[in-house]
Amino acid sequence: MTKISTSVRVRPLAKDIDLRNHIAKQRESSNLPIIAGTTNALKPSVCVHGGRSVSAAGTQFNFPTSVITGEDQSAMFQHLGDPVLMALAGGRNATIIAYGQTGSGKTHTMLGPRGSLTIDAIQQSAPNCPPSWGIFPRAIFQILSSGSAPVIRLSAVEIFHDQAYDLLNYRAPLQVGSKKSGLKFKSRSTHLSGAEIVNGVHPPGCRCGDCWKEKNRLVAERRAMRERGEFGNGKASHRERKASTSTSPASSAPSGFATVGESVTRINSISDVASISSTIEATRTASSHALNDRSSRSHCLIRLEITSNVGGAGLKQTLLFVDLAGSERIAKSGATGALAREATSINSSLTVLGRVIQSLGTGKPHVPYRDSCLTRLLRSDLEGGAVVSVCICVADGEEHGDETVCSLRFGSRMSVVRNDAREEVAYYAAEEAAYNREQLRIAKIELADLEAKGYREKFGEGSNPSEIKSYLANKEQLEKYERQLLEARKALLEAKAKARRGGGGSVGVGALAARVGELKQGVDNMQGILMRERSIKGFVFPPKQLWVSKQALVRELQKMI
Ligand SMILES: Nc1ncnc2c1ncn2[C@@H]1O[C@H](COP(=O)(O)OP(=O)(O)OP(=O)(O)O)[C@@H](O)[C@H]1O
Repeated sequence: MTKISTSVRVRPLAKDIDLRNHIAKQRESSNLPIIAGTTNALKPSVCVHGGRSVSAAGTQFNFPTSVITGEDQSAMFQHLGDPVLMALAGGRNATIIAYGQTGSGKTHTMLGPRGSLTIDAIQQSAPNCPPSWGIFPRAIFQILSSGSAPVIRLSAVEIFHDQAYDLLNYRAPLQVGSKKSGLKFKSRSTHLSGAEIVNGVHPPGCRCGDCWKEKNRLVAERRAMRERGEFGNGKASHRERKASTSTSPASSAPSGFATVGESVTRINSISDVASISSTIEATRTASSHALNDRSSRSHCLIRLEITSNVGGAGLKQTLLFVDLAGSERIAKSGATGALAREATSINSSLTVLGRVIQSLGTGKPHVPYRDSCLTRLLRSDLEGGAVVSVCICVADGEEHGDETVCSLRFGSRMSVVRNDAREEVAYYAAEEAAYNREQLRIAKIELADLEAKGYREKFGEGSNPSEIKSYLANKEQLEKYERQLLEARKALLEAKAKARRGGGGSVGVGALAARVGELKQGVDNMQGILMRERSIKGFVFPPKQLWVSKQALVRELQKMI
């Protein structure tokens, strides 16, 4: 059994001082109160001994892996990223998690400094990886430069107030359901009546004579294909044989939960990484407070699905990057109102994560995965679905002593958790495609069935047709504004990065910032109008949750085929 690998990264004190001065200036210019204690002269408090142990506020912690200090992103990647890539090469999935208090450098470690993930940065450093890039873009850079040419598909999800949102689809809310690979052909206990047959297509689990014949035909066809060796060269290895005989191509995956219906995009080149990263940066919820001028208010999960060719069969692995939102003392961050509520939500989901780790570490029979959306989504990885590596980010400085000790304690607890990551099994593309097609056929029937039962969004019987038309036009307009806002935010990030390097004027940045402001206003107005329209009694009825998740499943399966 292997243990979760835990490393520590210490943010240099000088960076804290720079950041404090920058925030103090920003708050002063916008007439915001400066939080007491945050502008005090800072003294170092973290002491690293021999790259393996660290002491903070008089307490010493030992870590079997490494303790890294400084700004060097490539040195940090050697400690954190290389083992993860080795796990992938060994046929396993891998997960890397950044944990720490607000402003301690989680996003910096995982992605890179704000505005650094740009096409401009790639051009400046070609053919090497941009020096400021963090683990996520560096890992893709290494995979793409390795010459193995795998197919990489990426999705990005944020968890905000315990609800999952799609970062690649304008923060569309997502359902969290049981893992896709766990989907099986369900057989219902009751005989389904002919009344449920939609457009001549039988519902899933139907036990009529025709359906039995069809099922038997499919099984016989599959067996014949296997005997003819059409699933490979006929000399499949044990691993491959195991895969080819399973009902679901990924049925060996551990149990757990996953988001349903998130957008998945293909990564073909390193410029795609820059483009996707700026989308994530522009879409992810962030705010300014006394400890960080751009503090992430959500947990961000970026999942790569890497498909490579192994002796004629496909091997599908996942590489998950988790940039957690930072734990926060409200008195120190100066958060009030919505910001304080966000901090409470972040802290409570981190507490659940702490409880899960505590239970896993002490071998308790019950692990409270279900208590938060974050732990539900991390369950299969923590249970041995992936090699897990954790980076505990701490900020040097006497003032952060208590939070640093808390983070290091969490790291120590994490480092005793054992998880023996399974090896992924290869599958045959043809078999997976057939399985997905079948799943799509079933999901479409179920969706049609739900629509027939009136589960999708519908208008009241007495609703005025012109009001309906205007409502639908407003919905379309909102989607348009959201698309434009995202593009404008991405352009603004690029322009700011260019201006910092002296490659462009602040006029362009100013114009883009104004455009972002206008579009944000447009989105807010449109959301307000739609909310008012929806509040008119009997005008429009929202879709039922069941329909929303089924529709998301259909979309997802369509993308997989
Ligand atoms: N090791 C480091 N070297 C240089 N600068 C750093 C380092 N770590 C963090 N920083 C800088 O400190 C600031 C805060 O970092 P970052 O936003 O990554 O923190 P965070 O932990 O993600 O915060 P939050 O939880 O509030 O989102 C950024 O300006 C970042 O560039």
